Amino acid sequence: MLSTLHPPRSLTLLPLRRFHGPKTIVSAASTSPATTTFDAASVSPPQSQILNTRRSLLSGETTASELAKSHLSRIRLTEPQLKCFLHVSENVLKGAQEIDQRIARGEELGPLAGVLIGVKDNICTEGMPSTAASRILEHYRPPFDATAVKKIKELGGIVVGKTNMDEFGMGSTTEASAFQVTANPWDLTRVPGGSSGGSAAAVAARQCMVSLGSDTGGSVRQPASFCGVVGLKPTYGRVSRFGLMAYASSLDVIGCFGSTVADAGMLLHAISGYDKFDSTSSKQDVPEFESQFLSVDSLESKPLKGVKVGVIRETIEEGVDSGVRSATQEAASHLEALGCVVTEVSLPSFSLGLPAYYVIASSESSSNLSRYDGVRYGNQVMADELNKLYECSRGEGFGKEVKMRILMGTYALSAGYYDAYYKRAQQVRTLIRKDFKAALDQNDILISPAAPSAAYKIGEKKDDPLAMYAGDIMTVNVNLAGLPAIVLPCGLVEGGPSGLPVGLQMIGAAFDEEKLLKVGHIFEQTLKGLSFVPPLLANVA
Ligand SMILES: NC(=O)C[C@H](N)C(=O)O
Repeated sequence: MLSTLHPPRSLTLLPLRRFHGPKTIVSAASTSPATTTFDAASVSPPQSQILNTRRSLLSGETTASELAKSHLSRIRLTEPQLKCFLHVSENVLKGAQEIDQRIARGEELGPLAGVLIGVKDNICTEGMPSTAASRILEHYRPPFDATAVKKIKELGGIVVGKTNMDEFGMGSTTEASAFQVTANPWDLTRVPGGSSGGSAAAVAARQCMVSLGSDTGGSVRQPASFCGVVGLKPTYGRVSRFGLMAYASSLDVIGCFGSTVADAGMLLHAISGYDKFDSTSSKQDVPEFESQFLSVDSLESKPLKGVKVGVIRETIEEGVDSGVRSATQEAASHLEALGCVVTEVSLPSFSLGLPAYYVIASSESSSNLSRYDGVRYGNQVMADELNKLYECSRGEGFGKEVKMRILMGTYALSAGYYDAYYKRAQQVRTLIRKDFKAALDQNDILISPAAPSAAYKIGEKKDDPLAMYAGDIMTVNVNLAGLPAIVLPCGLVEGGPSGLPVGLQMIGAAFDEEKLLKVGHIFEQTLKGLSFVPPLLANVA
């Protein structure tokens, strides 16, 4: 019965790197996670799904309709366990048929023609539910597309559906969704990370080729790390926020997920650029990233010769799981083998970033979320008096975590406490910016783990918000400084049926995504012997 739903074997979406299971355990200390290595010969470098789609559509090897059908089949097969999507579009096949008709007529194709894209549910999609995983927006269907979505559609991309998330982006596990809990494709008992957990898990499970997420304090990078995919957070201002539901406007950015660096980079290229509807979007040129994604032959040619890499000392000290630390150190050695000059750098204000982030993000959210009052936006709960109407609409519409952040933010902004909390946090933000500037004046890129641990169990930190917030330590500073960063899988630690992925974070100077993509691509293509296809797919494909 199930076999009738299998995607046809000839299609390019089949996992390009098959999981062969651990071959040797390098260090199997009883309590700490062990780094797992694989037989280098058995795994070839990952291939870009966007480039493969383009190639196979143009050569006639497959059609957009076939690709769409096989992805929809995979969604049908894996969704009951994973729950990545809050809504799957009814128009996927129609969109694919239109691409096929264009091909038949010999028309030119956009660079994303036939590419199947998941969109986080806090990004507006015309006529399609866009709830930010909140009850208060349960019935909202925006009358417009976010600029990023509009651009994707103009270039031929097909929106597969809306992905699950922590309500309004507030959380690190996707458990704070008002509707469902998404599972990690590497181990169904674990969280996929958050807040863009649905977008990351959907790419990891190959339910879609690439996806959009949003990153306020790590919401693209940490789930990318937990799910073993690539997550790219652009420079603040690189991508228009028009149509992204605001959480903390000075930190929010739309980011990209892919199973390769090339896919994340090409999706970023598609959505970048100035937009008159977002006055904070930048007029900086968007370089042509695609030329960075050539095939890389060998380590011997030292393709990254002379690139200066700073390992952020504070991110590999105590408090970081030993398996994560050793994966990061091994990644640094790999960069060295590629020709990079690797040294340690210190960001003295690093540890102040986490409290500053939570003060600033909560403060901005308390203001941004005031629009959901049941009158201007959001489900209305009728009452005989206006204040009661606000109270009931917000009281019933928002979940616990959102209410907590609004309370914290309102408190930090209130007259008697503003100087002690909000102003202080902004001063810390300046220190963090200065630290990064000094470190990036000396280095081309900085590296750190993407998170202090691999994916943890569903429910493990749900009732301990401080423990959950602490997990954002590696990512929040980058948002406070507005810098670009990419996370890509660099190793596996023990856990789950076949190991759990660990992500490496690379941070660059403002608007220098190009360098991150170049280094990231070469790193990924030469990281021999590791497969980042989750075991779940072995039963599906
Ligand atoms: N939105 C984010 O980037 C996630 C972060 N953990 C937060 O809750 O704020």
